[in-house]
Amino acid sequence: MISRKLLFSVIFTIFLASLIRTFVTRPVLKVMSHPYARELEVATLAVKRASVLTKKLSDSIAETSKSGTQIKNDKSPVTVGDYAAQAIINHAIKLNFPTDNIVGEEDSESLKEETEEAQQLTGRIMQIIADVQAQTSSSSDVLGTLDLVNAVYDSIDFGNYEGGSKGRFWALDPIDGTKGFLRGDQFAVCLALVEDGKVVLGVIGCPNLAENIQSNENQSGVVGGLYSAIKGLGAYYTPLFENEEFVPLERQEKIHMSSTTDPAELKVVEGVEKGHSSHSTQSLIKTQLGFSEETVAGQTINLDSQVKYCVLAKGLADIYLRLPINDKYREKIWDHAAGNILLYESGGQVGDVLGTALDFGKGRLLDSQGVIAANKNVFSKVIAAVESVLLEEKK
Ligand SMILES: Nc1ncnc2c1ncn2[C@@H]1O[C@H](COP(=O)(O)OS(=O)(=O)O)[C@@H](OP(=O)(O)O)[C@H]1O
Ligand SMILES: [Mg+2]
Ligand SMILES: [Mg+2]
Ligand SMILES: [Mg+2]
Repeated sequence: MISRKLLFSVIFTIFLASLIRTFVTRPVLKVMSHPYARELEVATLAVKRASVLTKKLSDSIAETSKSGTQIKNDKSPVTVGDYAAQAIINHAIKLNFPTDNIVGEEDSESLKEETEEAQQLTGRIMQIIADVQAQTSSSSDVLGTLDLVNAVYDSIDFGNYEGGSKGRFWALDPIDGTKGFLRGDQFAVCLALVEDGKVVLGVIGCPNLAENIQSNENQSGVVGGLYSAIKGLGAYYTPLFENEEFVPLERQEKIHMSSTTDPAELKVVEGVEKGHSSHSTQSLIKTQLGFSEETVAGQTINLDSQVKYCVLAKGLADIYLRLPINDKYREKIWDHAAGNILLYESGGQVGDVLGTALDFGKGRLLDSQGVIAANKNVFSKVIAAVESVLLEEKK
């Protein structure tokens, strides 16, 4: 028979082990009751920390563009902000969900080169990470901290997952709209969780986005918005910089897409960069939808990055047009994953130029062309207009 003393020591050891597991190896989080509650809290705090970091760089953008920017092989820009934000967010994901994979936009290869430029950029990245960690120290229990150069490189490179249709992974765009960021305009920190090819959670930090947007000229209210969505639970907005803490969904504003169908009332969001979408095709589609020549400019809002999805989800515009400029380009999943769930959960619909839902389980790229999003009442009308304009253009 087992002695009482032995039984007691076994029970005590199990109790002690579970205490250590709860409070030492895992970051401390509040217990919440909805699906993906823990993922939402980690993702939100990580996006907030990255937003504080990128906002600071954006507020002194002349300096960031001069000394903190590289041009990648595909000729697109990447800044110290993109690298630092990816390092911070990936680190938080790996700390809290060690077996999860990440599809992230950036990698550390060019930072590791033995050039003076690479060393200078790495030095700046370490400095801005240290600064933001000090500035948002109350989140460090959950997000951890990064202090060593190699740990930063490794963390950036956790984003090298190839994606796919099985299992769960995160899709991260540390700065979406880097060109907008470098102009001092709109950009977004975008993080999504994908399960078996479907987005189940999205968090978007919009450091420069005003609360109310009527047109390109008329934008007002609190600057800095945090937009979140969880499958089946809806889409939410809360100010991004009001406090450092995580605000539970029940204390955030539930947001909804519009239901407008009248062409005189409809508003379209589209990009700024002429190299990212075909503004001329978009213009023909607006005419096809019944927009008048006199009012079309006032009904079009040009915004960089996934803030476009946020503006739609909040009901401030009705249609997002992103028509491809050539047949070859394939959109990256991190450019649309978080925005996609935000749109569906606010009551909208998203598809490619054919109206087919986007498939996030095909790898790092979408296997489709263009993106069209709209409120459910006009979506099929918009797709019909796209089809007829593209058919006409091919003639
Ligand atoms: N040719 C082409 N077609 C479509 N998209 C492209 C193209 N080239 C680049 N990119 C991606 O565009 C991302 C930024 O999108 P935006 O919505 O900000 O562009 S826009 O200026 O508002 O039109 C941008 O994301 P970031 O690199 O994160 O800024 C790119 O991934
Ligand atoms: Mg992007
Ligand atoms: Mg990016
Ligand atoms: Mg980029």
